[in-house]
Amino acid sequence: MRIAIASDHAAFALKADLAQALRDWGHDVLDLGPDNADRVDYPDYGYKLAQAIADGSAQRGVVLCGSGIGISIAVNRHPAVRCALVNEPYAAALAREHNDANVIAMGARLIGPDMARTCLETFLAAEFEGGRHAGRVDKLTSPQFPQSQEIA
Ligand SMILES: O=C(CO)[C@H](O)[C@H](O)[C@H](O)COP(=O)(O)O
Repeated sequence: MRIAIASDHAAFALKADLAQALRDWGHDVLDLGPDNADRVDYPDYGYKLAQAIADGSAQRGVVLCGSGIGISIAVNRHPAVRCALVNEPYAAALAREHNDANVIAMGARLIGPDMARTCLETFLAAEFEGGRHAGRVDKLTSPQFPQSQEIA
């Protein structure tokens, strides 16, 4: 599976660690930056990752910032993205099983690299259960939610 990964400066080291873990697990990694730990703005990298999901360059995404909050908000503004911010593996599994999340967000200032690897591995292994969850996920892109280009 091709997996895109992006962060801000606060999670630059965790991004490198998780990108290597993904390669070790046999995935094709699309690293969307940044390339160093200089201060950057998470919406810029969130946007790049959302675009990669939307255009099919990657089937899953990993976004990281200090708390995971800012970059998860950023990617979830794109209608092609369902991103879950998780800090432990049960939530990582539920994000796939119930929400069909295609992007996982984590906070490098909140969890360590071992927990982040465990969450990511769990997220990638879990499958969407469909059934009662399918209609709910469909409603996320229904007209009751304005799409981002419609928001002034
Ligand atoms: O967006 C965030 C908070 O929700 C992220 O944690 C950022 O990484 C953080 O705000 C960056 O903070 P810094 O003081 O500029 O390093």
